[in-house]
Formats: sequence, structure tokens, C-alpha cells
Amino acid sequence: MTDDRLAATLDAIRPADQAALDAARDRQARLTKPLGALGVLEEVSVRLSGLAGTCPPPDPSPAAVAVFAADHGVHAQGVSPWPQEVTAQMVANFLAGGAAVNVLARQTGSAVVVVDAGVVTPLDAMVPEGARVPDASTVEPDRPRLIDRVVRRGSDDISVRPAMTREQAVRGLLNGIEIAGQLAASGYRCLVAGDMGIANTTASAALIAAFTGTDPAEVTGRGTGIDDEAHRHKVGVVRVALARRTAENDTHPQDPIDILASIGGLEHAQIAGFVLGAAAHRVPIVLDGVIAGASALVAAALSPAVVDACLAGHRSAEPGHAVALNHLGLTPLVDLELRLGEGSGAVLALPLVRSAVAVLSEMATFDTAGVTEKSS
Ligand SMILES: O=C(O)c1ccc[n+]([C@@H]2O[C@H](COP(=O)([O-])O)[C@@H](O)[C@H]2O)c1
Ligand SMILES: Cc1cc2nc[nH]c2cc1C
Repeated sequence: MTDDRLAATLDAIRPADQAALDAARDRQARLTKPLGALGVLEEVSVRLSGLAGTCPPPDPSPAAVAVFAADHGVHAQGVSPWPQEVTAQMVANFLAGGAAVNVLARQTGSAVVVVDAGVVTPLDAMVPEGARVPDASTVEPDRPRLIDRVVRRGSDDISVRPAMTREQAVRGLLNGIEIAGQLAASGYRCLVAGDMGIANTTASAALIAAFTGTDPAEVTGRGTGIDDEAHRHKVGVVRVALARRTAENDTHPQDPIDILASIGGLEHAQIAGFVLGAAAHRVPIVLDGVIAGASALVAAALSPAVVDACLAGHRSAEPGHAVALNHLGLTPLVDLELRLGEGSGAVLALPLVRSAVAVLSEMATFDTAGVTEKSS
């Protein structure tokens, strides 16, 4: 079963435009610098040209950050040192403008939209007057907004049973697709995928292990900060979840939606849809940390060409993130040992993404500047 709207989105996703890629590479070679001297920025400008189908590509601004929030049944296994209600309390903090992502979004003139994808604690008493909006088409950089896209209030414990049904996973994907479409239609030229969900590094590790075939010990990290003993236990919980899925899903072992429904989370489903939606609308999407990385693996398994729309904002300290990025073939723009989530690392990278485009658009060529090219 694949929903028609999901099928239509997958159908709309096309790989990068080869002529625009060639034109951008050719122009990079003619700019007044040794080829490759601007390192990863050059590749970013080429990727964005391929996505836009023009060289140079448009300025990727303004940006909108969608922070997908949800809770996780696997929290009951003692995989996080933080109580579950922190997910809802941080949603309130995002809406009040006091979280790290708000500070960084203000610095870059980016809008923040918080998506309730399945937070367990009731949010109503915590939502400021006027912050709740029906959809993402009225989101503006002036103040953070909340949209309600609850598929269910919290996932089930992935070490015991599937996180959600396949139908719920599809609904999550569709929500993310719709939000990306609304932000693109509202004039946002760059999307950022962020997350909030106590215990979500456990489901992220499980997804990364499943999609990359890596052992749980290599992709499971300390999340918000657990000690050695709790970390050993967390690796064991991920192993149990993977073994349960393999035993239960043996008729469709490779189906990305089944894997997502079995060992993922509600925010992973919506972020994966958000990536698909951005790629279908050919709007660049900057991924944040390990949660967005795990979700992008789901999207890429559904449509490999989505990777051409993705940029890795940073590399998280969580070990599974590097494994996910390597599998996706993405180079992180910054590595500041961040492990916060919320979209913070991706928003930090936005000025670099704009710089990459500005360089390709505005730098002089050897011809126009009258600079002699290298002799051999
Ligand atoms: O972005 C990351 O790579 C990242 C790494 C570690 C923790 N986090 C954030 O911390 C929360 C999950 O951590 P934990 O330990 O409760 O699984 C969740 O809200 C994430 O946004 C995020
Ligand atoms: C305080 C806090 C803030 C966060 N932001 C994203 N994940 C988080 C987890 C915690 C615990």
C-alpha cells in the first residue's frame, strides 16, 4: 500500500540537472582562485545549481526551520537521562523564543515553525496566545508558530513492538511533504529540518543501523549525556529492537516504510516526508544532526535522488551521524561537536550556504578581471 499523494511526490523527485551542474563546475574553474581553493563551498554551489537547474542558483534565503517534536515509548527503557515531559517543555521554550534554535534563527532572519508530530504531554496550557496556526502557509520570521500534526501521542517502545503502524508512518510522511510544500509556496528558498524528542537518539541509532547495515555499537551514542553503563544498556536496547524487527518484518525486510514504522519515531516520519517534499519542490534542505540524518536515510531509500536536494549542516558528536552522512554521500559544513538537535547545527551553517552561492554568482572570472591563469 502506497498512498497516491506519496506516489505523486516520489514521482516528482528528479535528480540534479546535468547541464546546470556542468555550467557551475565550468564557472567554478574560471573564477579568480585556484580550482578547489574554496573547498566544500564550491561543491555546495554546484549542488545548488543542479537542484535549481540554473547557474548560478538563486540566493537560498529566507530559510524556514521546521522543528518536528514527538515522544518515544522506548524512553521507558531508561535510554535517556531526561524525563519525557522535557519534550513538551522545550516546545513551549521554542514558542517563547528562548531556545538555541530561536537565537540562531533570529541571527539569520529565519522563520521557526514547531510541528507537534506526537508529543505525549498536553501542550495547550503552554502555547502562547496566537502561536498556534492551522498550517505552515502563514509562518513568518517575526515569531515562532506551532502546527498540530499529531498522528498519535508518542510512539510505542521499539524494543517491544513496532513504533507505529504502517498507515501512521505514511500519514507522518504526508504531513512532512505538505509542510515542505506550504513553506516553498510561501517563498522560503531554503528549508531546515530540526527535531525535539527525548529518547529519539535511540530510534535514530536503530534506523541508521538498519539502513546502513552497521552494528548498533558503532552507531549508538550518548545522546543528551549518559554514562558508560547506561550506554551499554542503550546499545542492547537498539540490538533488541533490530532483532524484533527482523523477526516480525521478514516478509518485507527491505521496505523503507516498514522499517520506519517498526523502529523509527513520529518525528522521523515527518522529517523524512519533509525531505521528500523539499526535493519534489527543488528547494534545498539543510539537515541538522543524527535525527535528521536517520530520517534522510528513510527518504533516500524511498527515492535516492532526494540526496541532490540535501546539504549536511554539520556533523553531530553522535557517532551514528557520520555513518548516516557517509551512506548518503554528504559532507558536513561545520563540525563543532554539537549534539543539541532542534535544527541548531543546520541553522548555524546557513550563512555558509548563502556564501557558497554568492561566491559563484559574484566573483570575477580570470577573463573579466584580467588575471593570468596558471601556466601548467
Ligand atoms: O542532533 C543531534 O545529533 C542530537 C544528538 C544528541 C541529542 N540530541 C537531542 O537530544 C534529545 C535526544 O537525546 P536522548 O539522549 O534523550 O536520546 C532530542 O531532543 C535531540 O534533539 C540531538
Ligand atoms: C534541555 C534540552 C534541550 C534540547 N533541545 C533539543 N533536545 C534537547 C534535549 C534537552 C534535554
